[in-house]
Amino acid sequence: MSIVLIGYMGSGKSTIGRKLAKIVDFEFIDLDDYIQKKENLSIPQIFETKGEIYFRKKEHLYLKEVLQLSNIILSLGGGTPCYGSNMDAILNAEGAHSIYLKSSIPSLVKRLTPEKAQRPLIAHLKTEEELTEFIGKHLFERSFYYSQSNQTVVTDGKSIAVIAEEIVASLF
Ligand SMILES: Nc1ncnc2c1ncn2[C@@H]1O[C@H](COP(=O)(O)OP(=O)(O)OP(=O)(O)O)[C@@H](O)[C@H]1O
Ligand SMILES: O=C(O)C1=C[C@@H](O)[C@@H](O)[C@H](O)C1
Ligand SMILES: [Mg+2]
Repeated sequence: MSIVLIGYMGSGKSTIGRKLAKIVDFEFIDLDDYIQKKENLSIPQIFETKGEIYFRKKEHLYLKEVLQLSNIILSLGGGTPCYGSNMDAILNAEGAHSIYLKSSIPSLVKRLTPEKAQRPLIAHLKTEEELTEFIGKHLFERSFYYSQSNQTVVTDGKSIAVIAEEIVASLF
């Protein structure tokens, strides 16, 4: 069995995934890190030098690769389920259980404000109002994909440890 964590940028996929992997003693794979290692470039460098379409093609390729593995905790990128056939591939992957980490717009704005620079899609947004408006629209479009996950876990007002324990309790 594998657990696939899905959700918007800042929903906690990477942080919770790492914690979860320690608790259940599964290998942890963060798709963004996997892409960066394989391409030998950071995500912002890939967007800058090769463009988003190149990134999305590689994201699809490497997603298919890691979905073949078992006993892993897989944290996806924020956009992964929303392009091409990716969500179908996730839902049809043998032994994969997908979890949508659902977070409110204010929580996402709070978490992403100090970390905008590492995320090319929001790095240019200057004020809290701009970030709030962007996330509101973007999340509305993306929720269609995220909500197809096998399970939804609300993250607002919960610590990383509490969310990880909640997931473990619901599955094992
Ligand atoms: N429930 C939470 N409570 C407090 N802080 C949180 C929570 N979830 C995530 N964070 C913080 O928000 C920031 C973003 O989290 P993280 O990098 O795990 O998000 P992500 O979903 O992997 O984003 P991306 O899609 O961009 O990779 C981190 O600094 C993390 O510590
Ligand atoms: O939400 C998105 O589309 C992205 C989220 C990040 O995890 C990275 O995959 C990249 O910055 C794109
Ligand atoms: Mg991440």
